[in-house]
Amino acid sequence: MKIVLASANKGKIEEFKKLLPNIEVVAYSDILGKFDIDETGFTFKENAIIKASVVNEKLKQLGVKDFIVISDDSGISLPILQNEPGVFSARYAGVNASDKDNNKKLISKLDELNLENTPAFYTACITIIYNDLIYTVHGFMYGVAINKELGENGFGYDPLFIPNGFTKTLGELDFEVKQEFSHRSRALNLAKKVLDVIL
Ligand SMILES: O=P(O)(O)OP(=O)(O)OP(=O)(O)OC[C@H]1O[C@@H](n2cnc3c(O)ncnc32)[C@H](O)[C@@H]1O
Ligand SMILES: [Mg+2]
Repeated sequence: MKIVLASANKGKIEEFKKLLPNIEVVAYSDILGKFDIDETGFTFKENAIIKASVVNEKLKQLGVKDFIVISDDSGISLPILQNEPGVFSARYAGVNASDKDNNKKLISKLDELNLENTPAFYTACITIIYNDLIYTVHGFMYGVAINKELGENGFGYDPLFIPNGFTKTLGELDFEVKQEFSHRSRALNLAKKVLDVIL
């Protein structure tokens, strides 16, 4: 049984592989080739279900057997910005924005408000599809977003985010620290319980 990850985000794929060391995890593009999935949902859950459903259907069309599809839709939300960027985190600075572009935009928003830091939280919704049945779980991570990038570790908004209880950003902290409490680890811990029951 393998897990097919309905993600094209290298940072996420790397994290899922580290978080599921005893299971074969492959990115959908390894089996289906590269293609974009339109995330037309307005919630993390809607988008996670869209991503997992598209990959599940294409795997079935290809006649692939014995697989579980897992997707992750995630993002950072700042209450002071009415929870922006939220589900638009990946394209905050535009459709083909890089992590750097997105971080630069978020920093400019804090600068406009003359804020060096402000509360922020990450959401991860993980959807599991197995034998066409859909299961979704959520995980959250709370902290503050700052108006500068610190550190090179992780991906995405990590260099701007200081988790509650820490003084360093996720860009400065090791993944081993992040995996203890990240939105993705928490959601995946719930997803593993679902897998324990359905497999
Ligand atoms: O949809 P897939 O193919 O999974 O890849 P994506 O990068 O588009 O993923 P999302 O649509 O879920 O958007 C997630 C955004 O939130 C950011 N993000 C999510 N989890 C993160 C984490 O653990 N650390 C830093 N940034 C994160 C990430 O950089 C993206 O900009
Ligand atoms: Mg995406």
